[in-house]
Amino acid sequence: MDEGKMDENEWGYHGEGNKSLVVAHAQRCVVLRFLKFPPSRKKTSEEIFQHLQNIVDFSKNVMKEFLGENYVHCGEVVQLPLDFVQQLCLKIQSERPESRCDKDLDTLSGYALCLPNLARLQTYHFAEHRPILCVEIKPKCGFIPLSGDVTHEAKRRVCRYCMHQHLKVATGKWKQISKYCPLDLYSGNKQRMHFALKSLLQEAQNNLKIFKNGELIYGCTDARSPVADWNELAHHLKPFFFPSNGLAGGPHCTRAVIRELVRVITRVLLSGSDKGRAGALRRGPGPRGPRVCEASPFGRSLRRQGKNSPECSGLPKGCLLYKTLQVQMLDLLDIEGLYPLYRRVERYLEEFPEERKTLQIDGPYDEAFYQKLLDLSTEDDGTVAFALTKVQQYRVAMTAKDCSIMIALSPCLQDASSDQRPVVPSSRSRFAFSVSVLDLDLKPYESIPHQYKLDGKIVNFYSKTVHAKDAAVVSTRFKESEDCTLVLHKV
Ligand SMILES: O=P(O)(O)O[C@@H]1[C@@H](OP(=O)(O)O)[C@H](OP(=O)(O)O)[C@H](O)[C@H](OP(=O)(O)O)[C@H]1OP(=O)(O)O
Ligand SMILES: Nc1ncnc2c1ncn2[C@@H]1O[C@H](COP(=O)(O)OP(=O)(O)OP(=O)(O)O)[C@@H](O)[C@H]1O
Repeated sequence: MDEGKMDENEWGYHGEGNKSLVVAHAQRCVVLRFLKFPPSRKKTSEEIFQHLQNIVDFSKNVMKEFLGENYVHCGEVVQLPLDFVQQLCLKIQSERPESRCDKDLDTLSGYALCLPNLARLQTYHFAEHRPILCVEIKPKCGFIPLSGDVTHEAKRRVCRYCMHQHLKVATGKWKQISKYCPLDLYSGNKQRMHFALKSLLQEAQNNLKIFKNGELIYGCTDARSPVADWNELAHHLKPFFFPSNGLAGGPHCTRAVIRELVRVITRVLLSGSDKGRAGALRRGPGPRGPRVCEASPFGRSLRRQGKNSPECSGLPKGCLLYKTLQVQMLDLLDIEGLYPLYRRVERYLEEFPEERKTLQIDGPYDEAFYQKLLDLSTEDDGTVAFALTKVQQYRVAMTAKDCSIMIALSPCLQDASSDQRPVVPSSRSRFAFSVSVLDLDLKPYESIPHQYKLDGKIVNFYSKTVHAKDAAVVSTRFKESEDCTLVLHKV
């Protein structure tokens, strides 16, 4: 990219989250990722450069190590002309969802991250004229904590995502509770994964987006977004899954297309080679938390069938979901066990503020930082060193709980080789695919007190509004027959 000759007309709004905004180049497979801040919070250019460089270093030295280099794209920090950034900011403003406009794009530093556009296949030698379908999933936390420090009984049976749903709906963030449960997606059991993906398709919230040729065709930005339309989605997807087939429209066609999509995504999620060092985080055969969340309709359906522990296929060790889960499980103590350790570090820093640098609280995120993360002991010897290791592991785990997985699919011609890319078959076509992770920004040390408070709020709200009620009341969330149809429907 020639940073000297930048034209805002070549870039378009692509998407944004809580902390960054992404624009995509119209022709080339690159995006620019800018930081966003509340209007009152001004940072210096040097701070912004350092923040972005930390993101690159953390991806390179930590997440690439854990997840494997094929999945992680670190990008690079670029310096752009200020007039380009300001014009670009004006150009895209009208496309931003209202709910995200509480923060402004940083137009003052001129720094941004340049990354491959993962909504198009991420390597440049891949022919760009081929149609591309891309599914982005933000799977969230895939396990129930086992830590002895957990005091809220509900946390031992219901996963954080399912509990949080109730608070989100009550506060108006989303309109209705989703049937998606991360434990179903992370189960490795195809039937449960199909259920999880269908549930995401029914209620995408911010956990699912679908792009066609780089354009968002499915997903919602906030509670005001229009209701998801499966017929429209199927219309977009039909040429991918039934290329030369006269499959007529209508509900049968919609179901067939959605079924193919769910099957293909499941296969891709279960694929993968065993590169990356997430294996270094394996905790041996000791006890582990429940494998099914009580709030998941799938789990409830199993219980009704008298199957308390599901047939567990488990995730293959090489796949990205497995590796992501291993990193998430660096949160060994749960926020309830971690918070007192955070306080220990805080007390030490209050006494020795100059030590903040030595403790690598704000970086550098280098090889030494990575090595310390591999110490999985939970034996507290009362030291600051122990507390610090757990705090840093927690931050990394939280990052993995909030990242997204991008799956790009491009149809292969029946007889053509796939440029050495892995290929996934569907019933009427074959796709070359790539899988990548995005949003691997290390969660800030300062967010720990917020996490502690939020955790209490989520659990208390859940316990008050749902758990306290009788199981029959809980089940009004779902019509039982509908839930069984989803479970038993062969996909
Ligand atoms: O706390 P959670 O689980 O609600 O996660 C937050 C996300 O909300 P979600 O539940 O996925 O809708 C939230 O996503 P949205 O802004 O709601 O799309 C952010 O990803 C937030 O991360 P950060 O503060 O921007 O670094 C996320 O905060 P972290 O907890 O990961 O720091
Ligand atoms: N390299 C990329 N290629 C294609 N699209 C991307 C890329 N990076 C980000 N995006 C898109 O931009 C959106 C916002 O990016 P991202 O999730 O990094 O924002 P964020 O503000 O850091 O998120 P969060 O709300 O979790 O803090 C993503 O959901 C994704 O759709």
